[in-house]
Amino acid sequence: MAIAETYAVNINDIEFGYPDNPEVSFTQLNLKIAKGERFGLFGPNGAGKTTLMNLMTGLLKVNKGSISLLGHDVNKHNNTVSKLFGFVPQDFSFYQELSPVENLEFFGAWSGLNKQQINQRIDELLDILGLDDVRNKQVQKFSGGMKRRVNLAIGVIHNPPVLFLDEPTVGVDVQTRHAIINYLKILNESGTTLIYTSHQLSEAEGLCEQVALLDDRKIITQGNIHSLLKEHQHNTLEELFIDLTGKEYRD
Ligand SMILES: Nc1ncnc2c1ncn2[C@@H]1O[C@H](COP(=O)(O)OP(=O)(O)OP(=O)(O)O)[C@@H](O)[C@H]1O
Repeated sequence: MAIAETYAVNINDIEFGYPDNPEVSFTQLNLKIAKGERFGLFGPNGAGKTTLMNLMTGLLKVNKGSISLLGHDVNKHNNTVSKLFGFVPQDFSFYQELSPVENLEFFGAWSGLNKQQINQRIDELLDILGLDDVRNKQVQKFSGGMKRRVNLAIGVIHNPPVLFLDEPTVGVDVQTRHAIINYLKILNESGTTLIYTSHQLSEAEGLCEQVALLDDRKIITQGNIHSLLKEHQHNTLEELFIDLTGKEYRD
């Protein structure tokens, strides 16, 4: 009998360096993220959060070691793996000249959904994310908050079991922040594993159960957020972050 995979992500002893920037490298990095978790990856600018996320989704390839997503090696099973995750990147990943509907039709088809599934998901997502009234308007005319919501809708169009989010609320107002975080919690309650980075540590405290702090391409601590705060005798994630990463600029 097959054993059900426990980990959404399992990073084993990886090494990675950008060919044109060899002093920036990951060595012997290990990390396990259990299925169903709300996981936050935090660290100063340049710590390596985006790089690690790009490695976890197979956009970048490790030099040594392995990364598996729900038991599948991200560098070996691309077709299977691409259906297992959604990615909401820091930069907007849609066509500005198209409407939300046209963007979602394009990305829905790209993820292998049929026309009926796409139409159903478009109606659901535009309603949940408050974009129904502007469904046929060009995205380039949208506010920053509306564009962030379109970016999120694209990342979840195919109902992925694992969702990566790289600073999904950067530059948005309080209303959009609440809408996005609440939607992420609903997704998680229905079983989606969330893997999220942000510099908004108070927002992160309300969302994440498990966290890892990254500094200088190394994981300096990881665990349950409440246990870490207790262990280090801090009240907030920001206090813990400053305590463990210091106050000096990194860039
Ligand atoms: N394509 C690239 N080529 C070479 N070096 C890169 C590349 N992308 C990032 N780096 C370097 O890798 C390091 C980690 O960058 P990364 O963007 O992963 O950090 P981050 O923790 O996400 O930072 P931020 O919080 O500013 O988004 C930085 O020193 C950066 O300059």
